[in-house]
Parts: sequence; structure tokens; C-alpha cells
Amino acid sequence: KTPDAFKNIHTITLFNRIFMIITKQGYDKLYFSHKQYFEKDGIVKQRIRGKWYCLVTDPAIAKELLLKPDVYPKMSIEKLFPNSLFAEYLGTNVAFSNGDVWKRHRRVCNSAFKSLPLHLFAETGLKMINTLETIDNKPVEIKNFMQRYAFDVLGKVAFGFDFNSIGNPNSVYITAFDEVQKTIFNPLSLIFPIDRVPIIRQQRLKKVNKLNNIFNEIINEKYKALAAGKSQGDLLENMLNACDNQMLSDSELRYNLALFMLAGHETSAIALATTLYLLSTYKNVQEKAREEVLRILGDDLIPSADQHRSLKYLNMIIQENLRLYPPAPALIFRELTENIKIKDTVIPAGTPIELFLYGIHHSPKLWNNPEEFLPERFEKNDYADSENYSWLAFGAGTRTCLGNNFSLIEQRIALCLLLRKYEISLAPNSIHKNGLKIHTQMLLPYPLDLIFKRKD
Ligand code: HEM
Repeated sequence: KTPDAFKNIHTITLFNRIFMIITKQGYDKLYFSHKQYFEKDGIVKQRIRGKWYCLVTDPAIAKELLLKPDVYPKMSIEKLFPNSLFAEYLGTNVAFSNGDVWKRHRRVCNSAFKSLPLHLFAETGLKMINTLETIDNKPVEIKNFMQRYAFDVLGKVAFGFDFNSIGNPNSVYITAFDEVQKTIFNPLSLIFPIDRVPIIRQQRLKKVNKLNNIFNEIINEKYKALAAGKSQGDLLENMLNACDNQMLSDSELRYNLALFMLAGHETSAIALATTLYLLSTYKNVQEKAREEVLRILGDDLIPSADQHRSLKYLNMIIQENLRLYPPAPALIFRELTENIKIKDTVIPAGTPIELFLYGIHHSPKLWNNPEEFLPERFEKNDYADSENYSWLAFGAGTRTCLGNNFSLIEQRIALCLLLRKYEISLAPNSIHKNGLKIHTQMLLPYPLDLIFKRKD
């Protein structure tokens, strides 16, 4: 029986949600097919495994939830996916913990992310552009290519390790990661917890263990390198230095490395793929961005820290892309420890709430012509200016994305290198010629072939 509190809130039926997942419809469809309710009430509900969950697009509620993490803590993975391999793989980490445990993890991670090693980003960027050179003028499936670039950036910058997936698409590392990603991060697993079936669990556990062994090996190699006085300035090294007084155990370190791979790989790759799609479609924007890159960088291939800040137009493009196609279209569930009032409805304590930022980013109440790609709308604002909670691509408040600068550096380096060298176009007869086609909850575009024609 639906409790009174929920009676007036529109329901997305379980059938509807399962149908969307099976037919690979993205979060864009979820918003547009229920837009009238999101716009009228700022909230809809769905019932999963006997419990009501709410999806919220009201920016005032977003502010309330994000500014009071103690009242609205993140729901633990164990509660979200009980006994799942997802929970086992990610353990206790900085993104899913709360309170003092989160503070301890975040302190160590903050010290690692504080000074990002630009030289390691640059190294991987140059490798990426040199590989592209060998496929000059032929269609490149850019989502996969950018996944490999983002994977190698994480390897180098976060772990000081060369995964070499740009050089070798079948590298054992990316294969091990993909296998885990495909099997344990399945959107249907929230509804059907098939991980608990013993035979399936055993098969999947083997894949998780294989990947965990890779992470353990990386940590051990790093200990040895540090003992031998070898330093690269990567994040793992900074974390180990910050852990002198045992703030994180080895397994907690591993859980965080696994989390960085999860949080920072697909997100950045999607952001780059969708930006390149936009540049290939809006040639005037591409030309203006190229002109800025050449003007600010001169003969430098990789932007310096100062040049990163001066790339104003490129930053506007990146920000507008993250508004239109937020790679994390919904935040991790928060669990209400107090009742919360939305319009005239009181949502009772205990209800899981998901901030649906795709809906916030596309709301006509918050944005003029929300479906249009207009980098100029960010002319006067910068990333920090999300005061009205209408732009939340990296979240907000104390739980804001730890890797936001990491990803922005990675994106700017790739875009500078590509814009300088190539004219970027959609491949002829692309399925995306009338708009980007997206699938799954992560806003992944369907295979996206682009042509990179060398500019002389
Ligand atoms: C375009 C790229 C990225 C996007 C759009 C993105 C988005 C987000 C968002 C929306 C959150 C907040 C989640 C919430 O409040 O529920 C978040 C948190 C987080 N992100 Fe990112 N992220 C990106 C890249 C990265 C990278 C590259 C890393 C690491 C290398 C990273 C690591 C994290 C971590 C550790 C948290 C949890 C922080 C905490 O709870 O204290 N992210 N990210």
C-alpha cells in the first residue's frame, strides 16, 4: 500500500524502468518521458524491491541535500546492493562512506589530488596524439579511443603505471577492467541481485580477484620504488606518503584505487567523446576554439598551468558539454535521516533520494533553450559558480568530485592536441547526424565514428 506521503508523487513503474534498461534507453529518455512531472513537482518516485526511491530535480532540494551531508548521508553500497560483488569490489572507500570514516579517507585522498603531476598527463596526451597519427583520415570510434586514453591517464597519473591500452587495445589491464565493469556494474542488478546465485558469484569473483591482484601488484611495486628512492609524483605515491601514520590500510588503499578507476575512467572518456561530437557538429565553435588554442599556446603542444586558466572559450565549451551530457547524470543515493518537505509533500526519513542532475541541467525553468549547445551561456560564470544549483556536473558541497581538476586537465590537454592538429568531422552517414544517440544510464553514446583530417 502506498503511504499517504507518497500518494501525490508521480510513479515511474518498475516495468517502465526495466524496459528502459533492457532496451538500453539512456537517462535522457528517462527525463524526457516524465518531463512534465519533473518540471511540475521536482520529484518522481519508483518502487524497487519493496521500497520507495525518489528521483529529484528541484535545485532547492539539491542544495539542501548537498550542503547537509550529515543529515542526508550517502547510502552505503551494502545497503544499495546487499551482498553484491560491487560492494565487495569497492569495499570502504572515499565515495561511499560517511562521517569520520569519510573524513579519514578524504584527508588522504585530498593530499594526493592537491598537486596534480602535469608532466604525467602530458606524457599520455602525447602518446594518444601519436597513435592517432597512424590512423590519419580514417574513421575513429572515438568513445573507445577516449576510453583507452582515459584509462592510460589514470594508470600514469594515479598509479605511475603504464597500462598501455592506447598502444594495445587488448592490453591485459583494460581487458581485466572491462570484464569486471561489464559483469558487476549492471544497472539491472539493483532490481535483480543475481550476484547472489552461487555459481554466477563464483565465476564473477574470479574476474574481480584478477583485477584486485593487478591493483595489489601496483601497490607493492610502488612500495618498492619508494624504498629505492624512485619518485614519479603520481597520486598513489602521494597517498602512501600521506599514509605514514597508517591512516588507510593496504586494502582501503586498494578500494580507493578501484574507485578512482570506476569514477574517473568512463566519466572523462564520455565527456571527451561528447565534446568531440559537439565540435564536429558545430564547426564555427570548433574554429573559434582552435583559434584560441593556437593563440594561447603558440608553439607549446601541452598547456602550462597558467595556460590552462587562460583557455577561456575552451573551458566554456567543456562546461556546456558537461551541462548537456553530464557523464554522471544522477548522484549516489542519499538516505534521509530526517523528514524533508518537497512542495506540499513530506518525504519520510529513511527514503533513498537520487539527485537527477540530467533533469536539472535540462530544465527550461533553469536554462534558456536548454537543448541548444551554447558555450556563450558560461561567458560570465565559471565552474565554481553553481550557486543556484543548476549546474552540478561534479556535484557540490563537501562531497564534490575529488577528480574534477584531474578530469578538466585531462580534457583540456586532449582537446588542445586534437584541435591544433586536426579538423574534426562526423563520419559520413553517421547515426548521430541528427543528434547524439545515447544509451545506458551513463549517457554513453552509441559507437561514434569521427574523421580527423590533418590540418597543414
Ligand atoms: C568528467 C569527469 C567526471 C565527472 C562528471 C564526475 C562526477 C562526479 C560527481 C557528480 C560526483 C559527486 C557524487 C555524489 O555526490 O553523489 C563525484 C564524486 C567523486 N569523483 Fe568524480 N567525476 C569525474 C571524474 C573523476 C575522476 C577523474 C576521479 C578520480 C580520478 C573522480 C573521483 C571522484 C571521487 C573519489 C568522488 C567522491 C568524492 C567524495 O565523496 O568525497 N571523478 N564525481
